[in-house]
Amino acid sequence: MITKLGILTSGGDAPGMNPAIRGVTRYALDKGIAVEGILRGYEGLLRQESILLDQRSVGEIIHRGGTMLRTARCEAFIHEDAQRQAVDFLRSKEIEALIVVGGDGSMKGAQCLSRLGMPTITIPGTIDNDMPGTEYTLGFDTAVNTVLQSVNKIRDTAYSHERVAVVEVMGRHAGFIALHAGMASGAEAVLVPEHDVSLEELCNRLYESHQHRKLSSIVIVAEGAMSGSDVVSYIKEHTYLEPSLTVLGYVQRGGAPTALDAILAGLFAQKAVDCLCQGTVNVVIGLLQNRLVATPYTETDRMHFSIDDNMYNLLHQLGK
Ligand SMILES: Nc1ncnc2c1ncn2[C@@H]1O[C@H](COP(=O)(O)OP(=O)(O)O)[C@@H](O)[C@H]1O
Ligand SMILES: O=P(O)(O)OC[C@H]1O[C@](O)(COP(=O)(O)O)[C@@H](O)[C@@H]1O
Ligand SMILES: [Mg+2]
Repeated sequence: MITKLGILTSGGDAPGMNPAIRGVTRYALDKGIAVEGILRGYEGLLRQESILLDQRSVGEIIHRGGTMLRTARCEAFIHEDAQRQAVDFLRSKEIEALIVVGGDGSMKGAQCLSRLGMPTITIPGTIDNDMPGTEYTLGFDTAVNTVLQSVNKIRDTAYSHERVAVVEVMGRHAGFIALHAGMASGAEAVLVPEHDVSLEELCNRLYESHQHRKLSSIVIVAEGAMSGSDVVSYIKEHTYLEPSLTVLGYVQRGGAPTALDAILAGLFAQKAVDCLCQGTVNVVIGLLQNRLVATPYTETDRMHFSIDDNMYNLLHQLGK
């Protein structure tokens, strides 16, 4: 059994990272495994910045968004030289395995370390929900609820002024946030990277609704599909409707994790440490059909999940 593990958070922060750090640390310590927290993701491995964690160092964080270990995007880490340097640092700290909490990019980084002989396990943490090997990533539920609260407020003013409220949300490569927030808020339409965007079709739909006495509408645009301001310009140019624009931005990344994110973070943490103890390494932890699983990195290529097309169609059907 290993005697010391390392943990870091990487990529965009996500609510749920803190409860995951807490879960890994306390569960591992309980099994007699020491825990070193690496600061600022892969950047911290290269800058050799870490702290030894005990039960108390992870107190008062379960309800906080962000990550107490800080996070970073580290371009230099894609080079093998840098990865070798990181492995040397981990070994110098007597760390026998590393738990990475992050998104798809961070998982690729973890995979590189595994190839160089440092066992790793990835816990999915990204608001985008765009990771292979899991139907659910930490932070997604909190982000969707944050967007929902904002859209509900925007709806009040859109209704009062009889406007089309265009709301731009995060998601460079995936439309999960847009679709789920759109479904929950009763949006008229969502524009997502997974589907071709036809602004002409959108305007026809809005125009038709308006003629049927629906005097205000919500359109949610994932940043990866198109910019919200382009959608607003098009509507202004091609219809008599009055569009407004809200770009939600980083508000979506912060805030206390929802119960789902905090609970799942604890369960992902337990699964990760149990896997390490059993020698199951170089895997990503995930939730598949409501079961906790660990999938080898090498098998994740065929395990990419996309947005639910039924939900996409239903949203447009119900939003009329
Ligand atoms: N192909 C790769 N090889 C090695 N490291 C990578 C690779 N892709 C991403 N990373 C590392 O993971 C970090 C986080 O990735 P990024 O895609 O920005 O966020 P996320 O993990 O949240 O999706 C990057 O800044 C980089 O250090
Ligand atoms: O913080 P940055 O570098 O501006 O990145 C913004 C991006 O990060 C995210 O919030 C989260 O993405 P990752 O979890 O993949 O890092 C995206 O939705 C958004 O496009
Ligand atoms: Mg990502």
